[in-house]
Amino acid sequence: MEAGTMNAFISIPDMDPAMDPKGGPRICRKLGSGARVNRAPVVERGNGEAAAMKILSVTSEIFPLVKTGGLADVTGSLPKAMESFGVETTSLIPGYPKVMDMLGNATPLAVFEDLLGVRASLIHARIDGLNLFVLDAPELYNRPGGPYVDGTGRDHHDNWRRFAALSRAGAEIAMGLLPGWTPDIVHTHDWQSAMTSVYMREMGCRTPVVITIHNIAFQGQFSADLLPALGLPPSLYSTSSLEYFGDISFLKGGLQTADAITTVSPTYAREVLTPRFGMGLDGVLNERVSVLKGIVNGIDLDIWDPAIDPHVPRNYDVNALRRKRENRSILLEKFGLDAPGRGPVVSAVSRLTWQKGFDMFASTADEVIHNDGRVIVFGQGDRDIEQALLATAARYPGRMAVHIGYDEPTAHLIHAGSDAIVQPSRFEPCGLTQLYALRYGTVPVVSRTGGLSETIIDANDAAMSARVATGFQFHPVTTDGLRLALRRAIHAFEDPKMWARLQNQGMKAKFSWERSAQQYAVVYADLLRKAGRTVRSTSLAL
Ligand SMILES: Nc1ncnc2c1ncn2[C@@H]1O[C@H](COP(=O)(O)OP(=O)(O)O[C@H]2O[C@H](CO)[C@@H](O)[C@H](O)[C@H]2O)[C@@H](O)[C@H]1O
Repeated sequence: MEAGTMNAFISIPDMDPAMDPKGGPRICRKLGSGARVNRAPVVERGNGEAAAMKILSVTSEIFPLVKTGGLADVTGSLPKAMESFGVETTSLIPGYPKVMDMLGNATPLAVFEDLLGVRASLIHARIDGLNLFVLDAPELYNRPGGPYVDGTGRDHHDNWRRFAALSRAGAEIAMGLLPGWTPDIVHTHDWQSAMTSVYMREMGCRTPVVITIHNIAFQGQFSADLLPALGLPPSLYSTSSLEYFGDISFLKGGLQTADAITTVSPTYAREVLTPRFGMGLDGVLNERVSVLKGIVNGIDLDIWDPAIDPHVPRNYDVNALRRKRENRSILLEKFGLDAPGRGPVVSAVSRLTWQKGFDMFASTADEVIHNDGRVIVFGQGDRDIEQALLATAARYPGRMAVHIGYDEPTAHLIHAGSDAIVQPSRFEPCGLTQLYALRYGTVPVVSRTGGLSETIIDANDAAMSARVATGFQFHPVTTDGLRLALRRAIHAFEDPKMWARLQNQGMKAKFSWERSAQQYAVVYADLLRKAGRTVRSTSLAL
């Protein structure tokens, strides 16, 4: 590292004893309703001592504390799912105002006098079952706006520093900043924490790192002039490191220095190897294809369950779909729409962006209206797409409502009260909305791309007669393709028996974390084995 760039920490009060599990196999508490009791995978340390596997997850969002999209859902639910495989995760997150408000007067574990030019401290907290290290750096995080943008929707001018500092703090923890708590594996997510492994390697830390690509469209591209301010040597401006079309890319740095790369579905793992989906990073990923793997996201069945969801006015399950219809009326009323007609209520809950394809829905929603259906769009995103959708809605008062906003309870109500959900993404690494829809008996109409293609089974004749269909897919991803898929869904809705079968099959589809969490556990264990650490387990087929 360059002289003067190491951070000095001035105090490390005693760690919370709960953070320092003593060695030996532990019995882990069961998760969810299944009666499973797993033994922890046990990592043999050099001195013959054994301890449960410890993961440091570094992330810019985590549900329920900070969420702008699916990343938070995954980083919030994966740690709980991993517990049932005996893997303990602690997540390092920025101390945004909302997070700091929940902490009260916690004593810092460590204080950085100069973390990329700012003073910061590290606080341990346990909130909503999540183990957290919170990076309290008021200069970086205590400001109005969201995690990435200011009140006017513009990127915070210093996002490079905000997320490099997060990554740098993660690297310090991996290096052994906190006596009594050193991770066996570091897990980073997207560009915001991708620099963790860059800093770790520069500091000589060989702890294995997994990086998960949730969305390769966001890459953390900044001027190469920032390298000194990032505390990194000029030599990292090279094609085999951070250099990216004349700039530097945080995500590229992470992809070059992590030991394993995962994406959130096997299809997307194949897609990112192509120029069309790789968005400039396909070359890097092709070079690293031997460590690339797709693991489909799971969903938190405790949070997304129409039978107990507090945001659903009439709770229901697969055996009481009649009650779902009551939610439909409540939903239409909330959005100021006329009572249901002959056609379906087709909704969208999404970022309204080119990725998500809602420009195409602006010109096809009339298909639903002309068949006496209702349309609800709830989300926010690109101004042009918002305007196009609002203009369409203005032509159909009482039939179509577009609300620009972001609100978790409303998202749940829409899933419960709609007949169908539309997700016409141009690319979709995994997609969670369609999974939530399935669980709520709401039939997804989706493009055939990425995770959408492997989580929804198109209602073609073969799939219907085999009783496995769960939704409607279209390809190629064009306005005509979407219109045709909407037409097919509207037609199916006219046959109540067929529709009920689709709902039934969707509600029974299995998208819990169990299988995917096991795949992550295998990735972790493989890395430890490659690093020469012995992993023993009775819960994993390792
Ligand atoms: N207006 C609104 N109000 C309330 N909630 C809203 C909302 N708009 C969207 N949401 C919520 O945000 C989440 C969106 O998650 P997705 O996975 O569908 O897409 P996203 O592009 O954010 O995630 C990226 O990361 C995830 C996680 O890996 C991948 O599944 C995905 O393909 C990738 O693009 C859902 O929980 C949805 O309910």
